[in-house]
Amino acid sequence: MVQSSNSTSQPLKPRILHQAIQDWQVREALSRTLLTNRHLTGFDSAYSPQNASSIKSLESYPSINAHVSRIMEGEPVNVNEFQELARQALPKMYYDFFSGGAEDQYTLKENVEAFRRITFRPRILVDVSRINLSTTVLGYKISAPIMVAPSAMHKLAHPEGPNLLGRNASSIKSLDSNPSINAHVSRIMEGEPVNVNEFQELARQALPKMYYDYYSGGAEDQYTLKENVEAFHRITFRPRILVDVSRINLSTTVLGYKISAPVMVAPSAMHKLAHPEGEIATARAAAASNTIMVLSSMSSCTIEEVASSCNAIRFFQLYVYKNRDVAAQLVQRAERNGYKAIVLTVDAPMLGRREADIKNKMIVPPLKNIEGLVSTEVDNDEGSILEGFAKGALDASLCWRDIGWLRSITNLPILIKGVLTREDAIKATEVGVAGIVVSNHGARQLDYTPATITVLEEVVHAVGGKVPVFLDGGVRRGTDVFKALALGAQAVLIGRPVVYGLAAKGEYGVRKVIHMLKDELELTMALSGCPSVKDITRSHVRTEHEKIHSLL
Ligand SMILES: Cc1cc2nc3c(=O)[nH]c(=O)nc-3n(C[C@H](O)[C@H](O)[C@H](O)COP(=O)(O)O)c2cc1C
Ligand SMILES: CCCCC(=O)C(=O)O
Repeated sequence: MVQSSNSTSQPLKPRILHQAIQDWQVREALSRTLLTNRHLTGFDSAYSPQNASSIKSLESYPSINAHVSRIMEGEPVNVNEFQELARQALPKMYYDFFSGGAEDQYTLKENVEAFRRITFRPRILVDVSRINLSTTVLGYKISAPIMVAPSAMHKLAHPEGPNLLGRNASSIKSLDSNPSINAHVSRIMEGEPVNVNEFQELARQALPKMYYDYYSGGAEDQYTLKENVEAFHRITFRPRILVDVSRINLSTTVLGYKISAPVMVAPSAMHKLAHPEGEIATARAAAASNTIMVLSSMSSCTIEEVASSCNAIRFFQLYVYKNRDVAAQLVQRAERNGYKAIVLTVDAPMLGRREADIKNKMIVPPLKNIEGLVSTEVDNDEGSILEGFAKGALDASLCWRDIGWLRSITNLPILIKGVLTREDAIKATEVGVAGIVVSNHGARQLDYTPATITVLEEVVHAVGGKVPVFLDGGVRRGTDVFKALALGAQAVLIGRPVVYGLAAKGEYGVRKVIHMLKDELELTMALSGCPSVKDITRSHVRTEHEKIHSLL
């Protein structure tokens, strides 16, 4: 047997294998290109395992090869593809200006998506050999029923500006050579939050995980936590036009106290975990914003410290401890120190199951209000120490007849916080409360309670105007405040955004949060045709419920 010494005459098998691998790689690459460009080439069937042998002939076709190897570059095939090209062509500032929508950009997305939900009912066997797109607009014949909408500042998009659309162009040079505009354009927007939601990330960065989790978390699956916010997104506006909105008045009254806007500070516990100045900073921000702060029973600063720190109108939130004398003492201290109402929280006979707190073994920090009155020493190696504390300290036997007890120990008006049903709203008015707060405790107690905004109307109807109804839970936008007012709330309270503002930037952060919501509310009122809060009516919004009804 003659053995070849030729270096190319390797054993047959590896050579074939090598060749096969090479062939396979070529085919793979080619088929990938073909798949990507199938709509361009029309060669869908050029490669398949069955006709793999024909590949060779294809490879030797220079014009096809050139075509195939061209990547789909540059040339858009539909209007949407121009967006990406524009993004690449423009400074971020200009692209953002042209492409962006307002606030959550819900409507921006929805404008497009609503078209996608409309399907066709095409007719067949119609002679369509000649298609005529033309139409007339105010008597002018145009080639198709598509016109160019007015949009501002085309020179930011292209030096010729409106020239492209057939108008006279003046020079772009002036803009290009304006150094201050250029410098401004190239600066990136850093740091400063532009809406309340952006404070959450700042707070997350500022806080130890245990505290951030405590502030941000909800109960169990956190269904209600998400829903509190998302239910607002499902309510849309019915804005009115041509109303004089040159002056907007946001102010309102709560229990006879005039405040600058229908946005109050909800009670939330332990502000010193967020910022060393604790509730004093929060109260000062509320005072500067001319609104009401509800101080939590479980504050880090005392009733007295907060009272003497500023002249905010303050309400006091009450948790009833097992030792009723402690609750009575707290109420009397609040009354003595000029708090104007008691907000009795009734949705926390026990603490909700907050799983992050369980994992973190959430602590009970010093609570100066109840120092020496209620022990915060808790023997709980497993799970949330805070939960253990609540179990030991809070009076789970509190019931309707205790409202009478509370009324007997104070002259202050009593608001009840945590109402979610018409049944309880009616009972509350019967026992003589001065107001109702529709609340699910920011989704921290019973998970799968409905979003508060979805039950507001039910409560408002049951109360029938006898007492004011307030709402908290998921308010993150001026549009949310407007929606709550349209559905019958006198004002809203905000919880987490205040704490996030405090954690991120102290008193200034809380002021900023309130200010942003007020600004957004003002704009919402202007764009809805409501110069004052009393102009906001039920017919300015459309709820899910109505959308469903309109389909029946
Ligand atoms: C960290 C935190 C602590 C809270 N502490 C209290 C409290 O001490 N007393 C009370 O009545 N409600 C408390 N709440 C509930 C709020 O008053 C309010 O109902 C809720 O935060 C509103 O929802 P939002 O956070 O989505 O705005 C707390 C809420 C949070 C987030
Ligand atoms: C024991 C109550 C803790 C404060 C509170 O209400 C909350 O964390 O939601």
